[in-house]
Amino acid sequence: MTQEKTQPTLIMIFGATGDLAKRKLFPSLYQLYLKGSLSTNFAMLGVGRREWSHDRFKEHVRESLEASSHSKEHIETFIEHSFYQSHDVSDSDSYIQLKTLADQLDETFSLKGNRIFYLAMAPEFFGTITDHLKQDGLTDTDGFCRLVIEKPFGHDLPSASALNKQIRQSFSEEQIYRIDHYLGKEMVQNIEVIRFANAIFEPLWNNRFISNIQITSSETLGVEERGRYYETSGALRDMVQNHMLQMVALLAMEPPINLSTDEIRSEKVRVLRAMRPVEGKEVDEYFVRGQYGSGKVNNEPVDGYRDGENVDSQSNTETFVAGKVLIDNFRWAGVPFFIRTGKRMAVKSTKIVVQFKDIPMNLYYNKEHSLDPNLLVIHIQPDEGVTLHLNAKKTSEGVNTKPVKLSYSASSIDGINTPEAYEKLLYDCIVGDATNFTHWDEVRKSWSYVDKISDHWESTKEESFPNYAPGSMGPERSFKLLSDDGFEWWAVGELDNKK
Ligand SMILES: NC(=O)C1=CN([C@@H]2O[C@H](COP(=O)(O)OP(=O)(O)OC[C@H]3O[C@@H](n4cnc5c(N)ncnc54)[C@H](OP(=O)(O)O)[C@@H]3O)[C@@H](O)[C@H]2O)C=CC1
Ligand SMILES: O=C1O[C@H](COP(=O)(O)O)[C@@H](O)[C@H](O)[C@H]1O
Repeated sequence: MTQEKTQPTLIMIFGATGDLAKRKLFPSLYQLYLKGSLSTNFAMLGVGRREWSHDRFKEHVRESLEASSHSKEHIETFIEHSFYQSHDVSDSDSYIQLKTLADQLDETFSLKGNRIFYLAMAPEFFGTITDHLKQDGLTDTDGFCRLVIEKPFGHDLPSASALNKQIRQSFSEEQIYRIDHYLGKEMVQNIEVIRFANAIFEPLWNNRFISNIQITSSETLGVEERGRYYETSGALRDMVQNHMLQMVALLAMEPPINLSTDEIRSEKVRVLRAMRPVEGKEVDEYFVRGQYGSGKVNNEPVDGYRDGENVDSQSNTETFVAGKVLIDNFRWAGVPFFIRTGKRMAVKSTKIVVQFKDIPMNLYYNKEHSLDPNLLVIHIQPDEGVTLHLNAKKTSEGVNTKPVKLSYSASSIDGINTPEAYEKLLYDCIVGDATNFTHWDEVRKSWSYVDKISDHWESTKEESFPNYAPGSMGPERSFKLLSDDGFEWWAVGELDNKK
């Protein structure tokens, strides 16, 4: 990442005693500090309900950094910039104290009134917090004020619209940074570069040469202790509405006229607008839902989703989604974008496979071997890189062909560990670059697409649940979704063939 020195900033984290702050936010800020990308004039002010002192909070940050960082040398100096306020966000009076502390830190560290408010809390608090930040004068400074909002941004279109309306009373759209951490991933950011910086791909990037595109984001873990949240969300809201559709938009958008935030966003919105809505009974044709049962993974017994804490024993919530997304525009008419995501699957992997159409006449065809299609695979995680699958002549065997792969692995070639998504996104927010955050128009369009699917699913109980085994690649029907169109899922990991 090209780092430039950032402006003095106060980073106020609501939910600073929570899991996200400890696992992602403190380590990311510390990395920025180590790289010199955080101005030495910075302060981090944590807010949580627990009645902790500054020292107790510093201890908490120390634990997080010691567990996550290789370089421990500068932890103590970083911690000197960390402070805490115990504060119930629904208690109006405590915002006055918060303002006093923020103003003091501003003066002590010469922060020039620049503030980032990071809401790492449950969404029901977002509106209350932003109302108070404005009403109680915390946003009334001479510097910039930015608001970072964690997912989920609403539960459906009406709730997201209401939330957006409330937040917009205190912050303008330009000040709002809605996090989608997939947009901070190195290889997701690379999609645009692969497409728009390579003469060999851009002319082929359309329905004349591409037969289908597959996006898989599979996880091996189950829902763990997040049952309460997940019961109201499911994989559709948790992964498809945001991460999966963002990847579709990046893959399908037209080349922007330049790389400015507004131009890129407007091209992404056009894709989301062009997605063919799927509703009512049609949903069963285009989308497949799954829920994992109990079973064995690596010979260890694992519980089914319905056995989890805070999960209804008859739950209708999906832990897996596969779908066929169609984009009705000139470039993509007729090309299915297949997406799938789920918990407790065979591998932890996020990959995009672009499958090119077969060549018009196969000179090398013989009855035993048909030619493999050309594939462009973008490896997003855990490995990061690109593989191009081609056909080449089999050495010393006349005209027989064999598949070959041209591979680029980001870590082995660039020789650096790519920064955590949160590190990149925090940096972008500090420098005021909102490109890799989602604009309200994108959120609105993706909810309106997803709501039609969830409406149908919520009105029809899926009698086959649980319908996939832990450690598999999802329910049988998700394979049929592709085979009905003459395609199949390409492997995303060694274990992918296991159904
Ligand atoms: N954890 C993760 O990996 C991810 C989380 N997110 C999102 O980030 C947000 C936070 O998640 P996570 O950290 O896991 O949640 P946690 O439950 O671990 O933490 C919640 C935080 O909110 C604070 N809090 C709760 N109620 C109040 C209140 N009334 N006043 C002040 N503080 C309060 C808690 O303080 P205290 O404990 O002191 O009461 C705690 O700091 C959620 O929106 C989640 O969806 C998104 C992606 C990944
Ligand atoms: O946003 C979320 O993402 C994670 C998966 O993120 P990844 O970076 O590990 O692929 C998912 O586990 C979680 O349920 C969801 O809320």
